[in-house]
Amino acid sequence: MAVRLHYSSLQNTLFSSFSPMYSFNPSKPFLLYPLLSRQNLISLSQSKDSFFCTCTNNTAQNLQTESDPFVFTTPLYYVNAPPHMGSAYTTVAADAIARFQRLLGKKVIFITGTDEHGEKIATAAATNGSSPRDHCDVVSNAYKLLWKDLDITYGKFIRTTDPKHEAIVKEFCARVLANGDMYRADYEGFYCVNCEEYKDEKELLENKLCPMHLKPCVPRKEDNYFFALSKYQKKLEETLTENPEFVQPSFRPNEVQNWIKSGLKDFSISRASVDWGIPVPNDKNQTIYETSDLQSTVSSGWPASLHLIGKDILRFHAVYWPAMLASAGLAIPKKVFGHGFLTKDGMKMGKSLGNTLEPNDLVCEFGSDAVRYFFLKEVEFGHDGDYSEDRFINIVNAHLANTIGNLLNRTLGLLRKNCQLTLVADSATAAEGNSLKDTVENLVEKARVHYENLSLSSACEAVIEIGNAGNLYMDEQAPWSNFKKGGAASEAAAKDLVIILEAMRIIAIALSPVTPSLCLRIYEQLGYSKDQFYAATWSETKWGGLKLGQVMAQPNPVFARIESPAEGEQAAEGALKATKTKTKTKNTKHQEVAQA
Ligand SMILES: Nc1ncnc2c1ncn2[C@@H]1O[C@H](COP(=O)(O)OP(=O)(O)OP(=O)(O)O)[C@@H](O)[C@H]1O
Repeated sequence: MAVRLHYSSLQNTLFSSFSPMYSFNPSKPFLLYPLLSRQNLISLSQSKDSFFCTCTNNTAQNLQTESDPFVFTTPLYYVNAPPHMGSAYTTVAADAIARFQRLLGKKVIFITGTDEHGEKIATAAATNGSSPRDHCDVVSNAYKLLWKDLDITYGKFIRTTDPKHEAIVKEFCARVLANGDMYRADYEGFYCVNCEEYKDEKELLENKLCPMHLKPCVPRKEDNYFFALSKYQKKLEETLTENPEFVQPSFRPNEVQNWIKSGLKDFSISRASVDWGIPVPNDKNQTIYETSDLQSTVSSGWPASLHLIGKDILRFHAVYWPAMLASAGLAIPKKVFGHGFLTKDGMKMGKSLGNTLEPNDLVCEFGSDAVRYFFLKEVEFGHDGDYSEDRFINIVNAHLANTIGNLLNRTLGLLRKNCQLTLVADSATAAEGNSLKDTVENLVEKARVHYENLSLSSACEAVIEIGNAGNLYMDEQAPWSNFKKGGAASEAAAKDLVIILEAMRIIAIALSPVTPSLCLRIYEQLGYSKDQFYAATWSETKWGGLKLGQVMAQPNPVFARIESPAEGEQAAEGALKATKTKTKTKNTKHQEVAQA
């Protein structure tokens, strides 16, 4: 007998655990709710510092310490449609965080992936005329390709159809079941296929529209499995009170407390009558067919340091998930950060609504650094943000092309002209008593604190301030004119170039979490190799890296200015005018010649 399972292998667990007690009708598939497939069960292990832990076999070596890896996850994105800029936004932010943690010398386990089961995915596959399996392969691959183009350095890419993932979910469920927190009952309510969720009628808009997707929710009655969330009401309240850092940014814990205080209801974790699922043979031996069980995945580290998600799934991650972890005897993650939405006309951009911004086009047109920088700098992390092409071009040109790229190019141009591209002093010596050094040191420390706090926009701002300070210094010192004076003035000018290039070196490390390719190019301009760039650590943002005699590369612009459509039109108009004028002149001359 094959039972169709839905959304990874929660179902697996239920089937193998429940089949002796319940008789399943294979013609009426019984599928589980996708909640767990949105998590990253791959990295679970037990930990003693759990608020909830009900296990008795925790050991001291399971305690997380500062030297533990930084384990963190993005959502597993639904493959109902290819990725859009919203999905890219979370992943780009996650990558910046991963890169920063690596700069600190941490081992990072960065987990992302795709959620491949569910009604909306089956429907999407049917609409495209593909089998669900083929559809999932194609869309999941589109995510991987986009992550490559966006310089995303994930460590694990989970597909919820992967048997390893299924095995872990299965074991997880067995624990929840053994703890008496799963039961079977009828459920009746309004269902949003796009959320894959039963909705509280109070949340719905007129005509029973889902407030997120603006699509009608349909009445459904099903025989489902439930998770006993209500049992965890008090513990969840306590956790949030005792652990104010758990939900972030700082204005979100209130939202979560309010959900909890309004009374937690048990929720259904299974679905009937969904065709796209995983067949599970009615064989208890299947429970041991994978080696990747919960205990053996300890090496990946648990609890996770961070779940980075959009605020749309905050309730799952900050309420449902911790309760289920508690039920399974596992520690809760250290932090859940629910960022805001990229919006279009005030509505969340989303696959279901179809109002998305195409990240592949943006990357093709402007490059990955520009895309990464704009969204991380311009959307304050945690808040919503709108996209406008004009703003995109203005910001990227002002910060990356002018403040950083132009300063580097001008400085290297002067160094080539006056010092054969060779540094005349150690940057530490050159900057003795110089206030720019103090400014840069203060700003880079600010950037570090902002990165630590996931204030990515402020981190970018602090680094750009270093560039602004460098530009100001260049303008005030005017080395081009001091070189002309010769003697001591010329020597001072040569030292000024060392000082500005040292500031550039620090920018190249400090902005590398956000714009890695650009920063590599800066590093190479400063005469370093690719390997040296990849080996750099945050400690090297300390002033004093550039040394006497170091030879810089031939100046080559590191970031090409983007021409705005308005500029393009103006330029085209200008060119047209010039042609007309020339033509006119020519014609006039012809006439003159003719008259002569
Ligand atoms: N507009 C958006 N702004 C920011 N993040 C987004 C946006 N849309 C999706 N995300 C990211 O993707 C996650 C949701 O993944 P999902 O696969 O459900 O994407 P979706 O486009 O919202 O799908 P759907 O429209 O079908 O609900 C969010 O939690 C968030 O991390």
